[in-house]
Amino acid sequence: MRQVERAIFDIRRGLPVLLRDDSGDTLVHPIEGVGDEQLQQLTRTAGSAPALVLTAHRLAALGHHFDDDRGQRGGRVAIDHLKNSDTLTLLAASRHARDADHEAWQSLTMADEAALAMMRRALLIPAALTARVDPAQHERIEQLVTEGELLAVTAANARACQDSTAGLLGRISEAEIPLAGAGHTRFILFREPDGLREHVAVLIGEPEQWHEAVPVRLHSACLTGDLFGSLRCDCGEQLRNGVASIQAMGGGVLLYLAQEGRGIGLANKLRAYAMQDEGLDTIDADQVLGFGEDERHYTMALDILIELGIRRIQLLTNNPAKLAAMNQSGIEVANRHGIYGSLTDQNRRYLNAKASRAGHLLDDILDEHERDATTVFSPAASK
Ligand SMILES: Nc1nc2c(ncn2[C@@H]2O[C@H](COP(=O)(O)OP(=O)(O)OP(=O)(O)O)[C@@H](O)[C@H]2O)c(=O)[nH]1
Ligand SMILES: [Zn+2]
Repeated sequence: MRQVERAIFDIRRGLPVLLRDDSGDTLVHPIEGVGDEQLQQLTRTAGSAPALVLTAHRLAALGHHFDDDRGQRGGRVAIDHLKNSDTLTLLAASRHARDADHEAWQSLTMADEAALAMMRRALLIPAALTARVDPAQHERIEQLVTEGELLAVTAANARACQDSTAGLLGRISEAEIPLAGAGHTRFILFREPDGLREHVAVLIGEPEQWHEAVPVRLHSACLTGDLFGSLRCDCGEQLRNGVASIQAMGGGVLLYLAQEGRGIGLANKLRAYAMQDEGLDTIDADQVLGFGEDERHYTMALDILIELGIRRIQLLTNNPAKLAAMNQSGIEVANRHGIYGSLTDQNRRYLNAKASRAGHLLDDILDEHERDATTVFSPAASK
């Protein structure tokens, strides 16, 4: 797998990588940052015209709803000579693009699926160019690989780069960090095995004195809200209310998870915000970029709780997906507490979309009259 991790760094730099499987070699290039020069270079090196590979979410946004099993994970379309890099980029991520040529789209190859998995793991727009290597080019390709100019990985390994790494999280370092609102607090940093993401467990209070069902908050990173107090979301207030609430409940754990933008990364979240400013809601904007409504999973949260010896929790969340993830993982959720920020003019539409489209349990702040009350978490009130 180490080669795959190296390849992901190349992809983030806008470089092509080589995927190998039984049917031959394929060159992969991210759509993000591709220019006409790279497009021509890719075609020359592979000795064949590339295909554009998009996710099923993106195909749906383009107007394709396949009624057979094509397009389940995505689709590929051959690139004709009329297409330049600008038209490809528009097709991959513009909200104004439409594509009428239903028949042109074909099922993904193994290398295409691997390419999309790598783009997601690299937190880029999930779209790629893939070009089969013509046998006439093999010698040149082998030379590039040998010289270290091109990284070669197996398509099967690359496709697995997004799979769960259950049990492999490393406990790296820890320190006491007193917080405003929670006197005795310990930060423990965990690192995913590929080194790409780090998560922090914030232990509030004295573990020996915690309630037998430990209060736990799973908080997904939101740079704009957590750090800068963005009014577009409620994350910053939820983070601070989370710490205060856990303290008020006698201590527990806040997991600060590297899942910026519901797992799509900050670059894509900003792209999605720009589209929301043009009228899309939070879920449709992600779909235009090729993502599902929520790209997060919680395996690492489960791993951390197990490492901390926690099996029974009180979960602070409004998100049914987090409850389901904990229940399925064998962590017993004794009860759930709602956790809120303030309803503002700027976040009302976002919170409404979360409630109506993703089933978030926000009735307490979004009642039918959408009252403007500031609702702050109170353990007693939410039982
Ligand atoms: N893609 C995308 N992500 C967003 C947007 N607004 C906020 N986020 C992200 O959504 C996530 C919010 O996560 P959480 O605080 O765990 O909240 P939640 O999923 O609503 O669940 P609870 O707060 O537990 O009820 C963070 O990763 C934010 O960066 C948006 O408009 N688009
Ligand atoms: Zn936020």
